[in-house]
Parts: sequence; structure tokens; C-alpha cells
Amino acid sequence: MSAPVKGGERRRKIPGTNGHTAGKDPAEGRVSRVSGATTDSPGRPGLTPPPDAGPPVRHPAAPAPGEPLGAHYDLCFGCGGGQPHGLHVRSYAGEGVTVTAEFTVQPAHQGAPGLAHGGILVSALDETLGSVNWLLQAIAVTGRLETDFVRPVPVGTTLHLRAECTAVAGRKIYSSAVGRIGSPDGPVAVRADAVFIRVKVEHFTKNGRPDEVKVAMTDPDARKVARAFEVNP
Ligand SMILES: CCCCCCCC(=O)SCCNC(=O)CCNC(=O)[C@H](O)C(C)(C)COP(=O)(O)OP(=O)(O)OC[C@H]1O[C@@H](n2cnc3c(N)ncnc32)[C@H](O)[C@@H]1OP(=O)(O)O
Repeated sequence: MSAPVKGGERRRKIPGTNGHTAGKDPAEGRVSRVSGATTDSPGRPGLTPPPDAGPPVRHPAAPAPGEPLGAHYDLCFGCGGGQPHGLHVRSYAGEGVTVTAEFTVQPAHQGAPGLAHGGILVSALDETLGSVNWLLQAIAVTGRLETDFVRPVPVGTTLHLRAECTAVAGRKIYSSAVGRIGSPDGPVAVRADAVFIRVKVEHFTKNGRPDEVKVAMTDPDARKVARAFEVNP
């Protein structure tokens, strides 16, 4: 997914990596595919917060640290219980504007024999990063997400993810995530930087297929209705 890199900023610090960048990762003793350089391109909105960006502010109504976030929508591929081959990511509110999550790679998630498909890993990152917006109580969608695949992830592995919002600028929400193998302190397998864009609820109600939108909107559980549309389509 990463675009070729040309000049510019160094990659931002990624939460949970003790300040390691995508270049040399001392914990891993290897140099990653992108050599610790920028991913922003001239003329294309990038992953670097602008100078007027501010720190994210945890919403007073955000779930308490440690509280499970649950599935925001039963048919969400990332977290929904109603998707047999979905990821069934389990997310928990963290301190500040952070989220931790777990995802166990199933046989249905393979790319190469016995290994997780890269797009599946991106989906797990996207899900975890998107969950962070719930702590801001912001309705937002992924605008851009760039991933470093650091090491292969075998089927059966539980990936421990951690995502953190790093900055907010107008409608733009900047976040980073890391996924580790086997435990929260395990070896880094994937990292991602993303920018989410705040949208109105009509983004979902107008663009979603009417059949699913109607069913979701008529759910008797008002909280489920709110979460289905306020966090993710
Ligand atoms: C628990 C929940 C888990 C959820 C996890 C999963 C989350 C998802 O995967 S969401 C689904 C995937 N994403 C989508 O479908 C989004 C599709 N894209 C869109 O709908 C639109 O392009 C959208 C809404 C992102 C932006 O369109 P629009 O509202 O017209 O915004 P626009 O006026 O162009 O831009 C607003 C700002 O965002 C910036 N921006 C827009 N797109 C991007 C982008 N791709 N990258 C970086 N910045 C961007 C613009 O530069 C602009 O910045 P500024 O305010 O400084 O000028």
C-alpha cells in the first residue's frame, strides 16, 4: 500500500514502538521497506498534521479506560459478530485517546499458505484506528491509511493492536497504530499512519445501500443505531 517515498518529513513517532521509526527498528534489528522517510507527496493531502493542528481531546462521554468498545455494527467486517469470516476485532478504550485491540488470524484470512493476507491486516489496523474516533465522539471515515508490513503473521496468531490519535486539524484526525505478534509487547508485525475525515451522518445514510441503511436505522437499540452511523458505515 505504501507509495514510493521522495524526500520531505521523517515518519512520525508511532505509539507503542518506543519512538522507533519505520527506518531502523532497534527492537526488530532490521530495516523496513520504507527507509524512515516521508509518505507525503506534493499536491496530495498527506499524513503529516499541519502547523495549526492541535492535540486530540478525549470526549467526556468516552468509555472509561479498559472498557470494551464492542461491535459498532453487527455486519461490520472488522468487528461485527454477524460476519462469519469477519475479523471479529475486540477493542478496548485506553488512556487518553488510545485504543487497544486483539485480532486472531483465521484460516479464512489467508493470503499465502498459512499466512495472513496483507489486506486483512490493513483491515484490522483500519478497524482499530477507526475505533479511536469513538473516544473523540467524532463521526469520521478513513481518508488515507498507509501501512508498513514488518513481518509475516501466521494463521492462529493473535495480533495485539494499539492505536492513538496524535493530532486534530479542522475535520482531519491523525492517528497511528501498531500491531504486535502474540502479546502487547511482542514483535512488531504491522504499523500504520492514517488520516480520518469528519463527515456528517448523511455520508452513511445517503451513500449506503438503502436496504442495509433502513435495517440499521430501525434497530430498536438506539445506541446501536448511533454507533452504526456515527463511527463507521
Ligand atoms: C469502530 C469503527 C471502525 C471503522 C474502521 C473502518 C473505517 C473505514 O474504513 S471508513 C470507509 C473507508 N473510507 C471511505 O469510504 C471514505 C471515502 N471518501 C469520501 O467519502 C470523501 O473523499 C471524504 C469524506 C473522505 C472527503 O470528502 P469531503 O467531505 O468532500 O472532504 P474535502 O472537502 O475534500 O476534504 C476535507 C479535508 O480533508 C482532507 N482530505 C480529504 N481526503 C483526504 C485524504 N484522502 N487524505 C488526506 N486528507 C484528505 C482535505 O485535504 C481537506 O483538508 P482541509 O480541511 O485542510 O482543506
